[in-house]
Amino acid sequence: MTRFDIPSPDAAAHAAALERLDGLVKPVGSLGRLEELAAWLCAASGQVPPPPIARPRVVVFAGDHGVSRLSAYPREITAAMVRVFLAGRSGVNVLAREVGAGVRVLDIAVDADLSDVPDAVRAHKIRRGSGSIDVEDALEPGEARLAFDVGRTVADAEIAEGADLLVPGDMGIGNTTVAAALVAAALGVPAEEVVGAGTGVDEAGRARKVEAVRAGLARAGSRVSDPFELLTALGSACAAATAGFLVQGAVRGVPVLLDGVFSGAAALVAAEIAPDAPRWWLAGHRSTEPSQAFALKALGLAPILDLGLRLGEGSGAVQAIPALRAARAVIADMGLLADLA
Ligand SMILES: O=C(O)c1ccc[n+]([C@@H]2O[C@H](COP(=O)([O-])O)[C@@H](O)[C@H]2O)c1
Ligand SMILES: Cc1cc2nc[nH]c2cc1C
Repeated sequence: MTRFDIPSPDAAAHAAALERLDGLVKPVGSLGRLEELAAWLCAASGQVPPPPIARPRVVVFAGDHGVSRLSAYPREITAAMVRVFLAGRSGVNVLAREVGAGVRVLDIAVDADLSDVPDAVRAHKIRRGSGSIDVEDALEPGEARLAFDVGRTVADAEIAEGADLLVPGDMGIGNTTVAAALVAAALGVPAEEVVGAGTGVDEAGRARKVEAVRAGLARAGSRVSDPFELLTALGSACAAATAGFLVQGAVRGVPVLLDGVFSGAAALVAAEIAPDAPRWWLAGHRSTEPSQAFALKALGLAPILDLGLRLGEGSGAVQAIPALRAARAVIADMGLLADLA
């Protein structure tokens, strides 16, 4: 398997940041998590203070999932939402505008031809939909790698255009079942513990999702120990593309702010592909989906916000951007105890 060369964040900048934070006009440690984030940003940028976050970018990976019948909503919503993203009217569009983040949507595997949308949106399409993971592989051989490389290419393109913070977004009816399956497989956690209500199924609906995840795990067997086989058997084109996006952010030393359950699951698989990549990732928010909590714990990431969100799209992560900016402002602009009269 390809080895990815992931840079180390700057340990000296991190140490200098901690020293500076302790010298600011406040009791030591009193700005809590903001101090940790400030030091993290210093380490990532190699500068104390770190530069402002000037061009955060959300990329929404849109695609259908074979298990969409287990959702509270019909799969046609995925294609319809692509048009909403393009019209700037989705939840993440609105929330991203509030923080000055740009949003790009890509049709990775939407089960519709979308010939009316701009070519650039469809330029990276892998396939229409994915297999229903309880009874068949999500992807054909080779597609997981292809989609992973698409995610890497997209991250590179965003960075070339000046992105200094990458946010993975997801749009795909049924994708919480896939996320749960990936997390269950990667961590060996029982399906019952990772499956949540997704877009809002009742307990009987959740039980059907648990059954689908169990069936998928049984079908995939030992293949799940290889991350690309895992993506092929139990993932989706969007999961693979998201994983590639996350890994390439790390390769390029550009911070990535994870969103909800789908990017959490993709991150878990991405960390198997590139074990040092999580150094460049932060968790934007805590989703209500249980599998995200398992994924973040395994990655050693603590969510910045906990607002009870379960929308996806990158909508939670973008709301953590002001907290990152606050962290930078603190270390950049607060006075020093040493200067007290
Ligand atoms: O990220 C989350 O926390 C989250 C939780 C529940 C649902 N979603 C979104 O809802 C869709 C998947 O939910 P479902 O019920 O269709 O599996 C998909 O488009 C996700 O972006 C997202
Ligand atoms: C309307 C709608 C918008 C979404 N955005 C992300 N997942 C979604 C699911 C639905 C149903």
